[in-house]
Amino acid sequence: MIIGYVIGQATTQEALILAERPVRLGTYVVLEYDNVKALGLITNVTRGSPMLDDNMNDIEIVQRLKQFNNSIPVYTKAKVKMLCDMNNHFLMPDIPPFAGTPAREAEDEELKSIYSQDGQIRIGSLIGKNVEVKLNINSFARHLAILAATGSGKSNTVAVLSQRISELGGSVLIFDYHGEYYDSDIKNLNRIEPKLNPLYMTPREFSTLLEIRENAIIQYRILRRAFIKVTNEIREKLKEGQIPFSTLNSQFYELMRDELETQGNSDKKSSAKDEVLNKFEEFMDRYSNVIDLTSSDIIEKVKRGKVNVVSLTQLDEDSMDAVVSHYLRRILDSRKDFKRSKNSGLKFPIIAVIEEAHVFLSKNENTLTKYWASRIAREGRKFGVGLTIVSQRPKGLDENILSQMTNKIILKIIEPTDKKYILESSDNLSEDLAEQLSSLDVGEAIIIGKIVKLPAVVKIDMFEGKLLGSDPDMIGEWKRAEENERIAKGFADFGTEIGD
Ligand SMILES: Nc1ncnc2c1ncn2[C@@H]1O[C@H](COP(=O)(O)OP(=O)(O)OP(=O)(O)O)[C@@H](O)[C@H]1O
Repeated sequence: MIIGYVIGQATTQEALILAERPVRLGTYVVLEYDNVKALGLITNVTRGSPMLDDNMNDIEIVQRLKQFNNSIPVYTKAKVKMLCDMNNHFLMPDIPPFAGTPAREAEDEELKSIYSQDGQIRIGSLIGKNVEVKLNINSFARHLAILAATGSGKSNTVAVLSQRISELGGSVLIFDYHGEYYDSDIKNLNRIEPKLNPLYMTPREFSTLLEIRENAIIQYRILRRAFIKVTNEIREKLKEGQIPFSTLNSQFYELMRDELETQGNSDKKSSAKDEVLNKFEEFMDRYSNVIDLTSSDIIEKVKRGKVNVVSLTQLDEDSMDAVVSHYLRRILDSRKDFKRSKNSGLKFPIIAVIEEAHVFLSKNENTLTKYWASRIAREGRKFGVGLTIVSQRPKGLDENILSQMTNKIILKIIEPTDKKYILESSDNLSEDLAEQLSSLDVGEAIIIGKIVKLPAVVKIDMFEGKLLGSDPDMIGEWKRAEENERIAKGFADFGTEIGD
């Protein structure tokens, strides 16, 4: 059905149409001209009247005109972003439409040939259309950023994608900052306790746990020497069967404390030794449940075909950084091992999801996680390690990492500075698409990158299970509390009667 005609000058990137009736932002249109069958997306709509233009400043004229019932001529103009030439392998059109070219709404079948056929993972449907959108799972290895203002649907998107990837036999590892996935009823869930075994850790990871910064050179040297000596000693004793498993953790604690004392004494600055000892003892007091030398290597905990979730809720941000960076390092190293010798290492590709990514991948801080996430962003694709970062503060993200996220699922973004930051870090997000971000509703997203054939404006499916992060049912909880108070009062009155 024709909705309007091209007017003015058009380019191969965009055209302006004068519409016969109001059209909706995000509508897909088809322009056919000179053997081109161009698919376009309406990215901007304006309505006006030649009779009541911006210069009108007499309200009486408007009132008199209004008395003549709709005799005011109005127009609707819509900007169309050209997406592809469906007659030429979905490449961009090489000639622009001419003025007068009719624009019609795209048929569902035409849109299905683009959005529903090649992908493997359903994520939702084109907004206002009965056209499902399927994502190309292989392109997840080119990394993905899920960005949105708070409450716009990031967690729902992660849950829908993770569950459907696992149902295809794929593997996801979510670092769960708020515990919303760990306590959810996502299918194929594999809960992983955030345990760290020093025998599989690097000195740098262990020093991060103790909040010994990179620039605390003397402290780090003391810790590093002690950590290497103690872990090597424990490995030797384990090999000779000299340490019972049950005393491993306590032995580690005592050996470390003694060795830190020794290493510290050999250093001129005894204050550095005291500082390291304090940090070690404080950490072990607070997080002894995280350090566990009986715990297996994390690679053995991550399961294929599962949504593997590491809950970070009981850790502070430094310990979270140590846990996440340790997992990322072990996964990348282990996938490299497997690629080299097929009988060792992690035997399947995996997608690592970092929630609240602006905390771990901040542009203003050099965390260990940022180092390993950058390594995976650069090298991961070759080894089947895809990174997915999730954030409601895009402008807080490291721009190098964000720019390496080839794919983006961008839900509602309100902050202009966030929008600008995303635009600057995406070579496949155009200004006019970015303009639409503030008008998206909850659960609506613009999807760009290799995971879709063309930019898509999608209503993401609702996760059919329960997510902790979903908005609380306040009314329901108030009613339940009132009911419980009534029951409790009933029992109390009953008790009093018996007493009398
Ligand atoms: N695709 C969707 N369709 C309908 N409702 C949705 C959709 N996605 C999310 N919602 C609803 O919006 C609310 C917020 O969703 P969600 O927790 O996923 O957002 P979020 O961006 O992760 O929020 P936060 O930043 O607080 O973690 C929830 O009540 C959820 O049910």
